[in-house]
Amino acid sequence: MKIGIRDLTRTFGRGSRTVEALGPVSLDVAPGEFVSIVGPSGCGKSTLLRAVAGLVRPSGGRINIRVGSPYPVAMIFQDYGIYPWKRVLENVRFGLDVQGVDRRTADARARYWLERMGLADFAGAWPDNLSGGMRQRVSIARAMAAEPEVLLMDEPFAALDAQLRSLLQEELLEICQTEQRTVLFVTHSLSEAILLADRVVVMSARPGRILLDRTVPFDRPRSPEIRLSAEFSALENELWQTLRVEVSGQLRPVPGAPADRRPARTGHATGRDNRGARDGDDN
Ligand SMILES: Nc1ncnc2c1ncn2[C@@H]1O[C@H](COP(=O)(O)OP(=O)(O)OP(=O)(O)O)[C@@H](O)[C@H]1O
Repeated sequence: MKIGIRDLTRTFGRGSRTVEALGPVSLDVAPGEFVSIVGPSGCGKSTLLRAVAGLVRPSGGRINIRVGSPYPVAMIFQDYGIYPWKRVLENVRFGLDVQGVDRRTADARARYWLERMGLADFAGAWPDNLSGGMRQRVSIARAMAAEPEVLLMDEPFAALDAQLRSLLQEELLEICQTEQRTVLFVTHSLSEAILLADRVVVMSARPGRILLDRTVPFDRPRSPEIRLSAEFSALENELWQTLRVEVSGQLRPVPGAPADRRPARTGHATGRDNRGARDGDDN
């Protein structure tokens, strides 16, 4: 196992302000495996990822990461996490500078990843002059340049429009199929989760626990076209049936509201229209 999580819990605050944010969660991730995590808002997905990154201390349980390098983990955030006061190349090189990689090697690796992300011409640009999609590609380049054993991605495409999001999903799919990193990927989009992952985990409402853990039945390398297959829709619907119960629980009916204006609890979840609606909610 690359990552072994056992009975992980995290509580924030004290006394009457205590928030049970997460768990108990147990999850094993094999070397090179890509696991997507979906769950309702506030169920503790970010807390789980941050605990694996060592940014949040668990209240209970254990996390074991089997690594062989001194800088094994990189994290990519929704808000890009790049430094506006550093040019693009310096941003991508940042992790390597921290690792003490010599300048020539660091430059070469950073330029390789900029090239790979289609940003070769922007090495000297300031982040403020880039679009959201380009900034997110800078943050992916920075994480990949550090050659982490474990890559943690927290809703990396949530701030992007639907078309750009699709393109970056496809780029990430290609990268992960050639680079074989162990990845934990948090998203609100079921189609994104399935497209990219070997397994999709569905979490309950807070405190988040694992309700469902499904293997994605598509061989690698896989193409984005799998999104159009019946098997893909079937898995997406299965995951949605579990997730919708958790999400519905967060919607409180407004007292006095006409019944026919309350959110529908049942529905026919078939085909692309449903998926479109759900993904639209994500953005
Ligand atoms: N530092 C903190 N202090 C207090 N409460 C926190 C802290 N971090 C997270 N929480 C609470 O823990 C719960 C889980 O938060 P978390 O951000 O992990 O959820 P999430 O599933 O990632 O949410 P979203 O999908 O909306 O991003 C939330 O109720 C949140 O308010």
